[in-house]
Amino acid sequence: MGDHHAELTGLLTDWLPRQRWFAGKGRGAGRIRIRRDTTVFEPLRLLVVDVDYDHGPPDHYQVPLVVRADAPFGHDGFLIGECAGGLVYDGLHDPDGSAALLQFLGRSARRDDLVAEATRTLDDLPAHAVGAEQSNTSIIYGDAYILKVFRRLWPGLNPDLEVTRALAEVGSAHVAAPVAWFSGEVEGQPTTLGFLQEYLRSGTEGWRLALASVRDLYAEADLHADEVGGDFAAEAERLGAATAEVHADLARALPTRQPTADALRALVTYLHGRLDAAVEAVAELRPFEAAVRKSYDELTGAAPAVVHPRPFQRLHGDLHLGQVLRVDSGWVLFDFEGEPARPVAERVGLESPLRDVAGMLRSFDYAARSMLLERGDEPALVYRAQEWADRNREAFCRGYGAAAGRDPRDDTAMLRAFELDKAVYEVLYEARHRPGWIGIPMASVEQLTQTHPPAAAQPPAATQPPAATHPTAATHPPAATHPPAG
Ligand SMILES: Nc1ncnc2c1ncn2[C@@H]1O[C@H](COP(=O)(O)OP(=O)(O)O)[C@@H](O)[C@H]1O
Ligand SMILES: O=P(O)(O)O[C@H]1O[C@H](CO)[C@@H](O[C@H]2O[C@H](CO)[C@@H](O)[C@H](O)[C@H]2O)[C@H](O)[C@H]1O
Repeated sequence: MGDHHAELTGLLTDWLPRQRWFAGKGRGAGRIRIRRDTTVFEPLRLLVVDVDYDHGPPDHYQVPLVVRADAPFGHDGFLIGECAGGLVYDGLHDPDGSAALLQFLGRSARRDDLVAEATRTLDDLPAHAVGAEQSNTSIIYGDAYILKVFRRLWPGLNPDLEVTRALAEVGSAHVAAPVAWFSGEVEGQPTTLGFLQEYLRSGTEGWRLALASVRDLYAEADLHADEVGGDFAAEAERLGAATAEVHADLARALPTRQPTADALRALVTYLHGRLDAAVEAVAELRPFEAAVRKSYDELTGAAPAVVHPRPFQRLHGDLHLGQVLRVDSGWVLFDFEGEPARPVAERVGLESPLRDVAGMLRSFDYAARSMLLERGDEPALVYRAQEWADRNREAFCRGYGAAAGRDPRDDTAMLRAFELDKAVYEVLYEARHRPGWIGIPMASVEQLTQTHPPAAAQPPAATQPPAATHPTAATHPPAATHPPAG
């Protein structure tokens, strides 16, 4: 294997950093080491590759591959390179490789420390890849299953598998059924490598539906968000209710804890730490740094029962419109992995459910503003974007509040802090992955620090005040005071 691995290491040094799921952007050049190479099921080999950096711990990546003597027609897109043994392909996109993985799963097979577990018999079905590569690689078998193969590996049980299974066990209607999974040792710990779920063929991503709605509004220059055919508010409200139901089920299925003053102080320290890292990497954040920090510090001013009158619990962790599917029966949430860049030890901690709420509120803002990137930011369109975002943010909070018994907008200071934290995270994310989009979260950082100067936390409300008095979900004054230009 020595020469062969040396050659493969050379190929991967070039290929790995070009992958969408490579998380080392911003850490300087890494040195690649092949940690394991096991034939799972002929012809699929499963490699785990370490990337060492000058500073900090190494990252681990899963690289399934197939080496072929010849090149099947139309296969070039997934060629990693050529070595003495033959042509090296990304094994998840190789038809024989993906078929081998399904066989391994379906037989609940074992190969050394690699172990598969299936909850039912699996049909042999042809595979095709999900359109775009994201944080991981997903492949669809027939129209029946979707397999997510985790790329960056964190030792231990993956939170996506853990949380989805916990929700399915308590009968949640808002997750796709888990079907099979496989694991292997990384740093001496059994580590989730992949997760097969029921494929929801009738599902449409929330992000697509939201963009269609925004497009409708932009096309109708004379109408308001509540007057156009594609109004999304009823869906946003249902999505709010579904999110609250998922949180309630997670609180039943997994541990919860009432936040103490110490826990809130630790949270504030943590938020400041995330801001430190973002400000160091993205200079555009500096003018807003002091105002953001002031919002965070507000969280320690009052008793925990006032500033956060909900238990801390397990979460989705990276909730946005691209993580929800509208199926015939309602909304389904997926990808409970949390933010991919965050160490898994943090992602499995108990946190405020408002973190998820804030993620989705930010996403409404993203949907509206991303269309401005395409259409230009003339004032009338900017106004309409804001109107769309505000209307759907309000509706989401209303739906969440009705199902949870407490409206997120009643926890003003906490919600704003989490929105700021998410926007700061997004600035860093966009700087690394989509620099052309960085203006979207930057505009929100600016808005959240200007239009809402820090205010005293509100006491827990026994009854819900009417929507118009909720201060934080709309990012602008009500529509009636700003008629659209033109
Ligand atoms: N159960 C499912 N049924 C149908 N499509 C799904 C299902 N789960 C995920 N998807 C689709 O697969 C894509 C990738 O899934 P995701 O979990 O977000 O991967 P990643 O971790 O790479 O971001 C999503 O954009 C979604 O549209
Ligand atoms: O879906 P992932 O788990 O890979 O999440 C990461 O990528 C997301 C983008 O694909 C990113 O989400 C941001 O952009 C979305 C639109 O593309 C928007 O709906 C989200 O609100 C916004 O945060 C996510 O932050 C990142 O972790």
